[in-house]
Amino acid sequence: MEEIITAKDLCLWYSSTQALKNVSIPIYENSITAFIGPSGCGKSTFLKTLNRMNDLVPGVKITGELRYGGKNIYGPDVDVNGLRREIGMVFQKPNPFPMSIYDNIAYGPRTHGVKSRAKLDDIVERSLRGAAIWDEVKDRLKKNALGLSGGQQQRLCIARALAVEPKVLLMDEPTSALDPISTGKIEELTMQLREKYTIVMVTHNMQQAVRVSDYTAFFLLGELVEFGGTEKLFSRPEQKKTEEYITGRFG
Ligand SMILES: Nc1ncnc2c1ncn2[C@@H]1O[C@H](COP(=O)(O)OP(=O)(O)OP(=O)(O)O)[C@@H](O)[C@H]1O
Repeated sequence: MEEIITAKDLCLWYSSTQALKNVSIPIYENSITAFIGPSGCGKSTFLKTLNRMNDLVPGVKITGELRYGGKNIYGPDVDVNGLRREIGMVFQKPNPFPMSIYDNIAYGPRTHGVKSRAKLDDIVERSLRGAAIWDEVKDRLKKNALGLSGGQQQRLCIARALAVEPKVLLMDEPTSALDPISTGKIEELTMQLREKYTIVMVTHNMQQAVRVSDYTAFFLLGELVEFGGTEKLFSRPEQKKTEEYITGRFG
């Protein structure tokens, strides 16, 4: 499998507090990688470094190496908007824009210069189909997206991320605000998306990591304790700390 993202000795500080300590990890193309670990261990921080969302936080300092497709993500010549177009993000709480379902999806492509109505129609349909929500919304595309259920809103947000044709999707606890049925739908969708995209997902739910991911990274106090195939990490972990965490002895 190809490495699409590679982190080497990545460190991150929020002012004087170090939140990531020498994290080295490969992210493989067309796979699902889950980040697990107790609250505050740095999962979200690391996820956000992958498309430079931490740039927006004052006082952040980053050292080490982070490469996407061989290029330095923090290189001086990187077009951050272009990077975020290729490495999209879905947040914990569904956050549709307060506008129609159609406009939510068309928003990104429009800002990237797509004007043709036929082209936008096509992108909207393709993205909603890709996020397994087309059948539920195709007759109400002009209705406000805020009228959808939480689970539908989250699939809409995934469709919105897909509309700009990303290569990687970062998901920060995408189901933690959802009921079990909606969670099941998002998990199923995530597994389908792996065929076309690379997915990196933060989850608090170890069962979810086992159900959906190919690789798992276990973080503790800002350090990457263990990375490996999900099945192996959960059945034969190499590190004692991993074993203690997955068997529920702390966290
Ligand atoms: N914007 C920020 N400014 C200062 N410190 C921060 C900021 N964001 C996170 N931190 C700190 O960095 C550490 C890692 O936080 P992070 O949110 O990455 O952990 P996490 O593993 O994702 O936690 P959770 O599972 O609770 O979301 C924590 O100690 C947190 O308090």
